[in-house]
Amino acid sequence: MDVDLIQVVNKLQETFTAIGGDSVDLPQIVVVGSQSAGKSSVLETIVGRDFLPRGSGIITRRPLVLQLIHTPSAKDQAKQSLKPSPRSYDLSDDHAPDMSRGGSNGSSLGGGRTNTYEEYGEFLHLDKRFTDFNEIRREIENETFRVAGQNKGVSKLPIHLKIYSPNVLNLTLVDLPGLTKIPVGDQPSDIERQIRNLVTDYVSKPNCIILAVSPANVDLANSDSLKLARTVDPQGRRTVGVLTKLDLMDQGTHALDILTGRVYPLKLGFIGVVNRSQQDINGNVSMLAARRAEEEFFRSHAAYKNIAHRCGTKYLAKTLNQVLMSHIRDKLPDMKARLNTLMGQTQQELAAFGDTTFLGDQHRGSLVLKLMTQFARDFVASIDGTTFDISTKELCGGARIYYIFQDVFGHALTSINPTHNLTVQDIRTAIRNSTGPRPSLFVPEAAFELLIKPQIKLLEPPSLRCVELVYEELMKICHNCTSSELQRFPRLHAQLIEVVSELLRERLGPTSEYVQSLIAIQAAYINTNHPAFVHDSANIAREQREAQARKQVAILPSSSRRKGSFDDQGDVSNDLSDDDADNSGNSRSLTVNGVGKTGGARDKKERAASTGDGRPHSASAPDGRGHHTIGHASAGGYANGANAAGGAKDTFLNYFFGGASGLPVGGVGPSSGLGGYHTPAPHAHSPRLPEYSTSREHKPNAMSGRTGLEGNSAAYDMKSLDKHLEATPISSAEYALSDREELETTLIRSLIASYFSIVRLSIQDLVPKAIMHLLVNFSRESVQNRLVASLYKETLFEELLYEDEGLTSERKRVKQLLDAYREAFNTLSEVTFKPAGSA
Ligand SMILES: Nc1nc2c(ncn2[C@@H]2O[C@H](COP(=O)(O)OP(=O)(O)OP(=O)(O)O)[C@@H](O)[C@H]2O)c(=O)[nH]1
Repeated sequence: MDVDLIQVVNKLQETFTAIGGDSVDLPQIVVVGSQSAGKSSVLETIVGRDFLPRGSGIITRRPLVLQLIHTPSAKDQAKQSLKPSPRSYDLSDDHAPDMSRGGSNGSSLGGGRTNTYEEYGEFLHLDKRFTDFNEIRREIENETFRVAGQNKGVSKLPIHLKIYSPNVLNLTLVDLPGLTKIPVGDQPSDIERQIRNLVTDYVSKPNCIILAVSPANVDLANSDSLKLARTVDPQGRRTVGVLTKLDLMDQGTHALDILTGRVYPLKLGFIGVVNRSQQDINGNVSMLAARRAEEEFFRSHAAYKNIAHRCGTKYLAKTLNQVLMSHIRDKLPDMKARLNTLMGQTQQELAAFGDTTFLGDQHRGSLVLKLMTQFARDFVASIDGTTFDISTKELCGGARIYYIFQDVFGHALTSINPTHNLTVQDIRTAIRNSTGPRPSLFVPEAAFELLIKPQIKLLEPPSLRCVELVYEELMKICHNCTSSELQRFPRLHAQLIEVVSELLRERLGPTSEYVQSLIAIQAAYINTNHPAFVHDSANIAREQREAQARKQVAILPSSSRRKGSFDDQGDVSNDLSDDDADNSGNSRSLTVNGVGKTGGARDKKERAASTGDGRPHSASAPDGRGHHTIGHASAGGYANGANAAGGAKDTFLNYFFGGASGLPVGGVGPSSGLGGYHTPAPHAHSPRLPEYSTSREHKPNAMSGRTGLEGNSAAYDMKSLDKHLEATPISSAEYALSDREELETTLIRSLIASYFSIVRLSIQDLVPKAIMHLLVNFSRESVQNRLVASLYKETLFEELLYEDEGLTSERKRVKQLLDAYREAFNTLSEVTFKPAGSA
């Protein structure tokens, strides 16, 4: 054969051992046998040198992986120098020692030769060439002690020893501790199990050839090695039987039947050997002499002389070489397939460490740029939900932002109680305060505003928290943007995170401020004309009025009930321009416009009368203020003064009470009280604001169009009311609410709830938009530029591209592994391509 497979396998074995990988199950011969069966003797005779530790008890306590490497002798080298140099592994059978030749020229297998320069040993754990085989023995002993300790314990960690010699065949042999039964000396009690496990580990590998050593002077039925071999190789396909101590068999007995395979079936057969006895060893009988004696033994033995050519150490070595060779050949396809798989896996593993095209100083800039672009892309992709490795187990990235908006924020907002912290007392106090020194007749709008503002502020904390949560989420996304390539550069990674974090931090302030201002904006102007509020308040008013009406029915004669006070409520489709002036107070706010409508409808009916009465209208300034005390106001001046703080707004609620003229304010007569309140100002007097398109929305105009005339009319109406109010002992109601107060507070509560939910909806809508715009999208869009601006600096490259040492060495290891696999694969490919005959 052209390629020495064993040499190839040896090389692979060495490579894989060096890189710490045993993923390829390489063919090797493993020597097993009970203690003192003669394992070490067999190995030594195969090598032809004394080099294994000797002594009583357990000697071999660590696996010894022994690679025998045939080197050309000086003579061969001289011949070789005339030929083109072969590839390192390209040793053909021609180069393998011819044992007979080696033996006949006196240089093989025997000890005591002088050409030691051709023979030497090397340990994998030591960078040293051993030419003295006694030293090898000592090193084995020391190395055994070092790892397995002094106490006769056993270690799985193998010792690797290579023996280069022109007198050996290329073989890989593993010497293992002998199988024992009983712990001796200070051996652990489970020594038998320990050794058995260790041996089983080796022999159970399908690529292992078992050299089962049994002493011939012990019944084969008691052979531990054969027993163990059978458990892993029941058909005896990869077990070679070795019978030692044939010379020690009882006189008249022989092992011919065993050696010819008639006793125990092994496909690879039994080979008998005679090693040196202890006496020989003690007497320094040389290896050479021992081999000659062995040959002589078989040749002259009556039972064995016919099979002498198939007996002895020399034959054993050759057989093992062939067996190993053909075994390797058989396993080549498997090994190649396995290598192929490993190469793929390792390639992938290596790729995970990043692109190697960017290695080297000249590529540092490109590498930094590439990594930061990748980082920015990951960040954006994570937000957009376009990452490849989207989790199916938990929400991540942008989806979490949506979750924050929708669930967390949404829930936080809806769980706010619009009248949180707003007691009846608070409301009453607010009403009283906002009425100022005036007697409280109608609920001033100022009280509503006073009360709703702090409630609106309740929306601020959850809104700000929402900003924070999204900010935190973006921080998390940024921290999760990593690849194994980036992990190689921990400083760059940290810097990328830092720059993005800084960007996010910068955006946190403006976003929070904006969101804060959204709330402030809502609190800045209470738009009671909001169509939704108008609608709600109409309903609230209706309910209130109905409730009140029911009450009134009970306490007032039916004739005193003002017609239209309650029954006109459905009449909301009235032309609102009709009411706009008359509702001056209530129509000031669209909120109450619904009410206004009802009132307006009602007022229409009453208006003719009241205007017909020719009552003077307030002459207050057309700034919209003069009229707000509609329903109040004994005089326009009073009204204006009293409501200066609340502006024109404070009377919008009066409508309710105006409508409910039958409130226990008592004296408000059906014709005078609310009639006056609703006394319309002529449209012509109303300065108009831009009109809404809906009829309902005309009302703000009506409000803004309030005139002094209205004030006057209010004043007119208020006289009787005031009287009544004066008669009402307010102080007595310090702790108990009067009916009217109860009504007021209930009403204000309802209106607060209504208005609050309108604002809440708006905030719920605007805050996420603001966060997306100011924080998420901004960061998303500027991340790449920011990274480049901050980190793409020649001076920083070195620092940024500092590699993590652990990862670098891991990467190196994987790279070496891949190289080894590749080399091995190529080697094996070449083997296969050789013509069959050449192998
Ligand atoms: N007469 C004779 N003695 C042998 C033969 N083989 C081995 N011995 C002797 O048997 C004893 C044990 O041999 P080893 O080679 O040390 O046995 P081992 O199996 O390696 O022993 P451990 O490594 O301790 O398990 C030694 O004294 C050898 O000299 C043989 O074929 N004939």
